[in-house]
Amino acid sequence: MGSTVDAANKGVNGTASAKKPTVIFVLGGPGSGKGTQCAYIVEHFGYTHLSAGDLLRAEIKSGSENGTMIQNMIKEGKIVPSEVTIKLLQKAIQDNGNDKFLIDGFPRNEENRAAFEKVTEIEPKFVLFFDCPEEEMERRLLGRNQGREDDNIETIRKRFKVFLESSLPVIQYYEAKGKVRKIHAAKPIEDVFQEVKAVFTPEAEKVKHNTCVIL
Ligand SMILES: Nc1ncnc2c1ncn2[C@@H]1O[C@H](COP(=O)(O)OP(=O)(O)O)[C@@H](O)[C@H]1O
Ligand SMILES: Nc1ccn([C@@H]2O[C@H](COP(=O)(O)OP(=O)(O)O)[C@@H](O)[C@H]2O)c(=O)n1
Ligand SMILES: [Mg+2]
Repeated sequence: MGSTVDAANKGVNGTASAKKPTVIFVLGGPGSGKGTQCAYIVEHFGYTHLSAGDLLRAEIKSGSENGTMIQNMIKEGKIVPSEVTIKLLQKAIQDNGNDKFLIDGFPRNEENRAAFEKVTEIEPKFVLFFDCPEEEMERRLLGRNQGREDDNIETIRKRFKVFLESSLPVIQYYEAKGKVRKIHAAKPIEDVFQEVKAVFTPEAEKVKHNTCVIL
């Protein structure tokens, strides 16, 4: 008989014996640079990037029965029920051969967080939090130019409110567990990545590198 853990592993990985994947949650306000930095992390550290927002937008495009509901929620800056988002994340993890994932833009509220933990029994290794002032995030979103229906000032304001009211408490939850790695995100892309790189580089590597420089 399979244990709950086996069942959870089966749910995520497709086989009962497979090991749980390593997961890093990438959080921060809209426009804080999550997607941009994830692309660099993928290149340097071999993670697979899963953006919850991208998966939801792909679901709309695919003509799924949930498409209209998701589209309306995104336009209003609201958070889609976790049942929908977690299914998409689980499928993306299952379909991928990698064993380490950046989950970007999830969990965005307490419901997302608790449901993911319950369904997958996966605890994130740590939470990367991009801390950025609202004025800077607003400027970036208005200049993003990706044709997104939610990058207009009216929806942006709603998204900021949802971030403060629903997403920040999730970050505080992980902060209390000592899992948050805070990044100062209001700097040029390359400077932000320097800070990110330090989080991903093991201490031993840093020492080795410093030693080489001194020699
Ligand atoms: N450090 C930065 N400085 C200036 N612009 C940035 C920076 N990081 C990202 N951007 C730009 O800001 C916009 C939002 O970035 P993105 O990575 O999509 O953020 P998020 O996924 O957090 O919403 C994009 O147009 C991106 O090119
Ligand atoms: N966990 C999530 C992530 C995104 N979303 C929806 O998708 C929208 C866009 O998310 P995103 O992560 O692509 O946005 P950015 O923070 O990257 O600008 C959010 O405003 C929500 O409406 C969601 O409902 N649940
Ligand atoms: Mg994004």
